[in-house]
Amino acid sequence: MLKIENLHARVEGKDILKGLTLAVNAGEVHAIMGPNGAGKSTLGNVLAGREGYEVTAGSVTFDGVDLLALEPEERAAAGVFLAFQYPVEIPGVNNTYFLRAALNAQRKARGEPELDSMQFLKLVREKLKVMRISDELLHRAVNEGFSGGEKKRNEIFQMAVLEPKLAILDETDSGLDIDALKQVAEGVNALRSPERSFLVVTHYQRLLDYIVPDFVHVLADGRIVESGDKSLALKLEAHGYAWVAEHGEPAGAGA
Ligand SMILES: Nc1ncnc2c1ncn2[C@@H]1O[C@H](COP(=O)(O)OP(=O)(O)OP(=O)(O)O)[C@@H](O)[C@H]1O
Repeated sequence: MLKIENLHARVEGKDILKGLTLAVNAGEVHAIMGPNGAGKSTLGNVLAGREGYEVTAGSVTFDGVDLLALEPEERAAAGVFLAFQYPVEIPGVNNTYFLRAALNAQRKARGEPELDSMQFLKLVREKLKVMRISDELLHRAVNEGFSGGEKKRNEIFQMAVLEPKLAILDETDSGLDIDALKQVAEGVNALRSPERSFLVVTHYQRLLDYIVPDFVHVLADGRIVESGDKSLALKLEAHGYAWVAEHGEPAGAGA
């Protein structure tokens, strides 16, 4: 589904991704771990097409299409979703209105009929049950005044409504209390399917007890330097990233 080859990317004139190679098949969950500043968020931003990130070499194909040639909204319509590390507040824009506009823009781009208010409300009610999010949040402006945890849950709720093919979760677990972490993990697990893939960026092995990944990768200095199964996360927790440099196998490739 997603094939990243020798990706190099630069932000503000600084090389951040330096030859990243990773393959994600449909239905797989890949966890990305790694030291601060390694380029994990940059990878998510490059895949989503965020402004200011310049790809200087390499390729990314998504379902056989050159993802890097698409505009951000075309990537979203193709099924790429990025849950931000720091979700943005959009004052004055109602959360439900925003979500409906986003979903309908994507449906229109895919040639699917748009949902009217009743159809959308039905969908939202279904998703609210799965995600166990308070409907009070829906009536407020997007993320405005939301607590850190509420913002993260709202990101996952957006994902549930938009039903992407590839969901990139950038430290969605940070700032969540124990119960919210479990709820977010349950929400993600409810969305796992043979057609949907996840890239889960996290610093904490704990999250991976709940969202059990098929693969764990270590991203360091702009590349994947080690790949393994979920036991790799336990080794990292026990020994830290220095252990990878000393004992890890140079991986280069992903799955
Ligand atoms: N907009 C920007 N302007 C300047 N430098 C940037 C920008 N975005 C990212 N960087 C730099 O790129 C490097 C990689 O950042 P990135 O956020 O991708 O790391 P990360 O692996 O997600 O780190 P963390 O675990 O701390 O979230 C850092 O040195 C960061 O300062």
